[in-house]
Amino acid sequence: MKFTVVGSGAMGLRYGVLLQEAGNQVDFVDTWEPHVEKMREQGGVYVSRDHQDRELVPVNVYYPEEYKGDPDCYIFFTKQMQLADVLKRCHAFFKPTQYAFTCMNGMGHVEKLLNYFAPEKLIAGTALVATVLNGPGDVDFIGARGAGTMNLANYTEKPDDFTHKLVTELEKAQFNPTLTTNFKGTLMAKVVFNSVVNTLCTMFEMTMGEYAAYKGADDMSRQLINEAYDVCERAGVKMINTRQEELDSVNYVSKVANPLHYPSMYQDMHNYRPTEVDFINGYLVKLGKENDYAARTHAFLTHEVHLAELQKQKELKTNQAKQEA
Ligand SMILES: NC(=O)C1=CN([C@@H]2O[C@H](COP(=O)(O)OP(=O)(O)OC[C@H]3O[C@@H](n4cnc5c(N)ncnc54)[C@H](OP(=O)(O)O)[C@@H]3O)[C@@H](O)[C@H]2O)C=CC1
Ligand SMILES: CC(C)(CO)C(=O)C(=O)O
Repeated sequence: MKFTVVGSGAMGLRYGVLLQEAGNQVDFVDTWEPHVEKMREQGGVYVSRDHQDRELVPVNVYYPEEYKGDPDCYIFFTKQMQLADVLKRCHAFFKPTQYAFTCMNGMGHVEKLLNYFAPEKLIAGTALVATVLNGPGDVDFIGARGAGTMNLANYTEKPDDFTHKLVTELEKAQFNPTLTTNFKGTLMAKVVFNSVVNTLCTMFEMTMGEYAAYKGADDMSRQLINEAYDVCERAGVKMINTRQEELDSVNYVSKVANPLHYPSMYQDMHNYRPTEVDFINGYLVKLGKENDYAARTHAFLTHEVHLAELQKQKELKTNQAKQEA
């Protein structure tokens, strides 16, 4: 199969490199210049697994404006707030026959992708897979090969032949995919997961394992999960997990699968970048408002993360001033 990864950061590289190793033809498109230039200069991307066995993997990488490929399927892995601009820069090479697949966190991407792809060409999912971009051209796949899991669903909720072929390729690449026929319920399960783990680990600068080991963690997780599920129920979303299963998933992924991982929101905060909180906790707040429900804890956390972002900007300016002095 031919894939083109659009947004070739941490997760884009993980999906692209593993699909390439499983025998697919994969191209990479990215807009972050230092990253693209570094990969070109070194002849590929350095890939480590759990900080070890660093090796150079050759990749074909392009800026949107120079890309001429004709893949069967695009894999979108930008941050939520980057997607609209990236789509604008890429749309000249999209064709009506091509599929769009994504496992981005949060909600907001679906509507944007539907501006460029027909509903029957859109497949979205979630990835319980942790990855870190150490810097330009250098990525770290966290967790043993084949340890993560993922879910995916067609926007139409009607899997076609292409969807089954995609699932086969994801299986070969050891992503452990589960195909569902519940689009919103599948995506919202990960929004709920991230609204607990990403947000709290970011606020308290801790790994997932440190959070889950706290004796009050289950109470905190339950409060956020209950509020999120109340929102989803009012919005008519049929969740794929029960509340208890969602809590079990938070604990399993945090305690067993990725205890040493700082979630991607932490990585953004730590590197002075804006976070995806508006598309995670903030999305739950918005969905609640649309359905006459005040998701107060998620609203409070969204504000807290924005306050922390402001503080980080202040810290960045102070550091820059010190360096210049
Ligand atoms: N990482 C993970 O473990 C997981 C992430 N996801 C989701 O996947 C999607 C893509 O995220 P992810 O792959 O993590 O994104 P990345 O961390 O790879 O970041 C994407 C963008 O952030 C900027 N950036 C990244 N690293 C640096 C750096 N070291 N210095 C400066 N700028 C940097 C660049 O954009 P710019 O120059 O414009 O700032 C880059 O294009 C998101 O929706 C995320 O939530 C889902 C599951 C797991
Ligand atoms: C926590 C994790 C890795 C999911 O497993 C994730 O979604 C993230 O880091 O953003």
